Amino acid sequence: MRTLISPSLPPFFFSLHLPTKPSLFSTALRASRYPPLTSPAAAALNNTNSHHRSSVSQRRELHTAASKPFSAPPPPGEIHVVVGPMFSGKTTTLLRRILSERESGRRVAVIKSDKDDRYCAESIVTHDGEKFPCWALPDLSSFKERFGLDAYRNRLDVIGIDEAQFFGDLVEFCREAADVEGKTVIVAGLDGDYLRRSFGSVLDLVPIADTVTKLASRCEVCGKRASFTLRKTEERETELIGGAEVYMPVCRSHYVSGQGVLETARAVLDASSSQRDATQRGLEATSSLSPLF
Ligand SMILES: Nc1ncnc2c1ncn2[C@@H]1O[C@H](COP(=O)(O)OP(=O)(O)O)[C@@H](O)[C@H]1O
Ligand SMILES: Cc1cn([C@H]2C[C@H](O)[C@@H](COP(=O)(O)O)O2)c(=O)[nH]c1=O
Ligand SMILES: [Zn+2]
Repeated sequence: MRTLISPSLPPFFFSLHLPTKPSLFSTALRASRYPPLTSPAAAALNNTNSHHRSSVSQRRELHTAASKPFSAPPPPGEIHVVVGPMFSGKTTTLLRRILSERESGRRVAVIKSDKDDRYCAESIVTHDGEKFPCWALPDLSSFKERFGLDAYRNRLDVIGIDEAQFFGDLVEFCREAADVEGKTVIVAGLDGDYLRRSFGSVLDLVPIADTVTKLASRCEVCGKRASFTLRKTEERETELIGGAEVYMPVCRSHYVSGQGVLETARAVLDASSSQRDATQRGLEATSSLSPLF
């Protein structure tokens, strides 16, 4: 097996041990070590020999292309993702990490979705009642402007995002904040909905995240580790704001048995409501016909 990375070089300047054909990346890297060929001597060289001319201009292009990513590296941002079922401590974990960042002197801001109006519009609130002031927004793209572009660029180090499953522009915002703007982003959200389907774009963050933590709660039925959220009511829409009156954390076996019972109950309710609707339609039709009899 061929080793592709030489351990003696610093991590960013690994050399590729090329088989026969150099890759564009390695050629670009080597070319980037040449000085830019803008001197009169270089121009003269360009005019004298067509072979040189093509390799020189090629080298210049590669120099430009290769030097860009290395000459001004972006400031080091980070993305940390915290997922788990409801009541697993996601907001508590986000709050702890934000407070610890603030204690170490970093400037922080927290955003939550304005869809979640359960407790208080201006704070994130844990199920145990702990609070922290936040921006309640419909989307993440509006944050920079609301916060102030200058303040965002120069006076903000860490961004916390709660209820991340409700933000459609989550991935785009986090990628830019960490890759380009050097922010540390701490994201808390549900990985799965009540049917254990991927929720929003939280899981799309995994490939661009530095760390991913999946928390667990306690099963409300048996007390074992709970990794899933069961919806106790008849509603079927994916997004349904609520707390312990609508949802409960459950272990795998109580998810499977509970979900089976709930689906049957939902189907019975659907059938009886369509029966009710049919009866109602029948009654309406009869009453509209009654003047004829
Ligand atoms: N079934 C439950 N109903 C209400 N509160 C619960 C329940 N299970 C756990 N909790 C509490 O919720 C806390 C976690 O709250 P929070 O951090 O807001 O969770 P998450 O953001 O994951 O929903 C736990 O420490 C626990 O005290
Ligand atoms: C499972 C599930 C949850 N929701 C909603 C319910 C709550 O308003 C939030 C989750 O809050 P938490 O901080 O994780 O306790 O999401 C939903 O809309 N759809 C679902 O399937
Ligand atoms: Zn259980």
